[in-house]
Amino acid sequence: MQTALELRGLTKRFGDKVAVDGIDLTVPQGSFYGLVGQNGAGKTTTLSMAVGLLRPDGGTAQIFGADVWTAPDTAKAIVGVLPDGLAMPERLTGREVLTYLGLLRGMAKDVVAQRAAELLEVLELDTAEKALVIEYSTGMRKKIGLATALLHAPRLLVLDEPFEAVDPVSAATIKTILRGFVAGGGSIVLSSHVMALVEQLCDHVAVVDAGTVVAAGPLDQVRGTNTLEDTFVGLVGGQDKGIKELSWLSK
Ligand SMILES: Nc1ncnc2c1ncn2[C@@H]1O[C@H](COP(=O)(O)OP(=O)(O)OP(=O)(O)O)[C@@H](O)[C@H]1O
Repeated sequence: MQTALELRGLTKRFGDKVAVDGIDLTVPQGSFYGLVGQNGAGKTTTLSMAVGLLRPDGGTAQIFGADVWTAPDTAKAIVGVLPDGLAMPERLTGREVLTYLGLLRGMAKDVVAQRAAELLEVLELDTAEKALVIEYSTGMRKKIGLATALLHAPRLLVLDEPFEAVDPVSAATIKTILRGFVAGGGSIVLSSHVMALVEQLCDHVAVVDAGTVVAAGPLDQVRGTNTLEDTFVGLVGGQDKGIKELSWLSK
């Protein structure tokens, strides 16, 4: 069994702030891996370094054995990425974005056209055919971002909060697509704050706290007999803070 994604000692500082503090993570091929953590825990920074969007201060990231910094062409050809706050060509329609990015990746024109049509239909973006990306809602932007990540049929998908702002019907569609991708041999790493979603979809989970991995492995092993939410709160703490600090709100 190959390793889809291997992070070793990944570190990132922003000024005095250590955002990611030597993260190690092994994502086995064929796994559906959830990355959970509080706001500011370091998930986005980790995933950005994992796919070559942000240069680490230390450590390595390998996708199927290809280092994202020393062999970027090999690594990036086999990964599909939905980054946080995706920057898109705003003045293109969804179909034009997919065509543009597909051709940039060196895909054949007819293959791009066929896959773009299918993705737009499945993700219910075909009705917005004439709309420019700048006119898209947040959820629609997430969906077109996901379509760009899937277009070249990658072996690994790295998705930062793929369900954020997505309506339940579209979420169900996306879940089906992602499950099908894993069933077909693909591997996925996604970040989420929604524990129920991670429990529903993922077979592996890593809990990130203050830039380090505090628990990782098969889902059942990490949560034991508890729910993932209880396990998570137990690991990262801070249960009653909000209630205590805002006591003036209650009558
Ligand atoms: N460009 C930046 N400049 C300065 N600090 C940053 C930058 N990007 C992230 N940070 C800091 O690094 C830490 C980790 O941020 P990151 O976005 O990785 O967390 P996250 O786990 O993805 O959070 P969230 O769940 O809120 O998206 C935070 O303290 C954040 O303020």
